[in-house]
Amino acid sequence: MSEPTLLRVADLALHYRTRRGVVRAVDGVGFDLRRNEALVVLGESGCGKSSLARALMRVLPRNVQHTGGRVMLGETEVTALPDERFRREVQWSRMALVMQASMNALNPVVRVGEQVAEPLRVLRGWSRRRALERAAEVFGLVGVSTDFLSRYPFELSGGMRQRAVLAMALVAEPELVILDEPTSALDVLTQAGIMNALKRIKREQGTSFILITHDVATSSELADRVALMYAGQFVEVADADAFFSRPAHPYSRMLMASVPRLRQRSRPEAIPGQPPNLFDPPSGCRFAARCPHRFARCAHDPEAIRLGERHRVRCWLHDESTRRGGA
Ligand SMILES: Nc1ncnc2c1ncn2[C@@H]1O[C@H](COP(=O)(O)OP(=O)(O)OP(=O)(O)O)[C@@H](O)[C@H]1O
Repeated sequence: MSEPTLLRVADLALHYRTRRGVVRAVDGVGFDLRRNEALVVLGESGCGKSSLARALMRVLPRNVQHTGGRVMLGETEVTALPDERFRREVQWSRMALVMQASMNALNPVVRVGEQVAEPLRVLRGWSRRRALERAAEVFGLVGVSTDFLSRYPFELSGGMRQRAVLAMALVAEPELVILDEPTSALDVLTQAGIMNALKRIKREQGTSFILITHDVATSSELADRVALMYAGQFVEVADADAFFSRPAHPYSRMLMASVPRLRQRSRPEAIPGQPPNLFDPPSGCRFAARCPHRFARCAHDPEAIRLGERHRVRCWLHDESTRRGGA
C-alpha cells in the first residue's frame, strides 16, 4: 500500500527585485510528495533550485518582489500561517532545511553538540542535558561518533561537519528534510557515505526528503521521485525508475545523455545553447530555443501533461492531439 501524501505544492512562485528588473526564480512549481519518499530535484545551475528550497522554508532574502502559491504539509496549510507561527510550529520541527554550504556556517566558537541540540532547547524548551542526549542519539544516526559532541567545528573534517549539520536538521524529528547540494563540496567517498546515511535514515525513521542537486549519478540512489527543473519551472516529474529509464521531456533526455557513464565509448553529449534569462522568460515553452523537436505549438506555454498516474511532463510532444498528428 502506498504511503499517504505529506506535501502538496501548487503554483509556487518566488520572484526577486533587482536593479535590472524582476527575476522569476521559481515560477509556478507544483508537485506532491508522500511520506517516506525522496524527491530529487535536478537542474542546471541558476534554474531556481535553491530558490525553491527558500520558498518552501520561508528563508527569504530582503529583495523578494513576490511569493505565491499554496503549500500543504499534511493537513496544515503552511502558506496561510503567519511568519511567527510558521517559525514556531513548522520550521525545524516539521520541515528542516540543510542549506547549501551550511557546513561552513556552524558557529566556530560553540561546541558541535551544543549547536545540534539548540533547536530542541529553543523550540521545545528542553533542558541542556536532555537536548544533548537527543543530539548524541542523532549523531549515531548520521554516523558520527559521540566523542565529537564536545568538539569545535574546526576539529571536524568537511564530511563530519556536513553530518553534524544533517544531525541538526534531524534532531527535532521533522517529517520533511530539504537538502540543498548536501555533498557537492565533498570528495566522492565522503559523498557516498553521506548518501548511505540518508538512505538509512529514510528507512529507519520514515523521513521524507527533497534533495536538490545537479549531480544525477549520486542522487539516483536515494531517489524515489525525480523532478527536473528548467528556468524556474518543473518540466518533468516522475518516479525515479521511469525518469531514468524513459525520460519523456526532450530536456530530460538530453540531460540523461549528458551524464558520463563508465564503459561508455562515445563522449557524453553537451546540451547546446543557454537557459533563458529569468528576467524575461519566453512566453511559450522555455526550452524551445534549445529543443531539437520544437514545432509551432511550442510558442504556447505547455501544460503539465499526464503520462502515467504520477508522471507529468510539460511538453506539447506528449499532448494527445500532437500524437494524433493534429498539432
Ligand atoms: N537574492 C537574489 N536576488 C536576485 N536574484 C537572485 C537572488 N537569489 C538568486 N537569484 C537568481 O535567481 C536565479 C535562480 O537562482 P538559484 O540560486 O535559486 O538557482 P540554483 O538552481 O539553485 O543555482 P545553483 O545550482 O548555481 O545554486 C538565478 O538567476 C540567480 O541569479
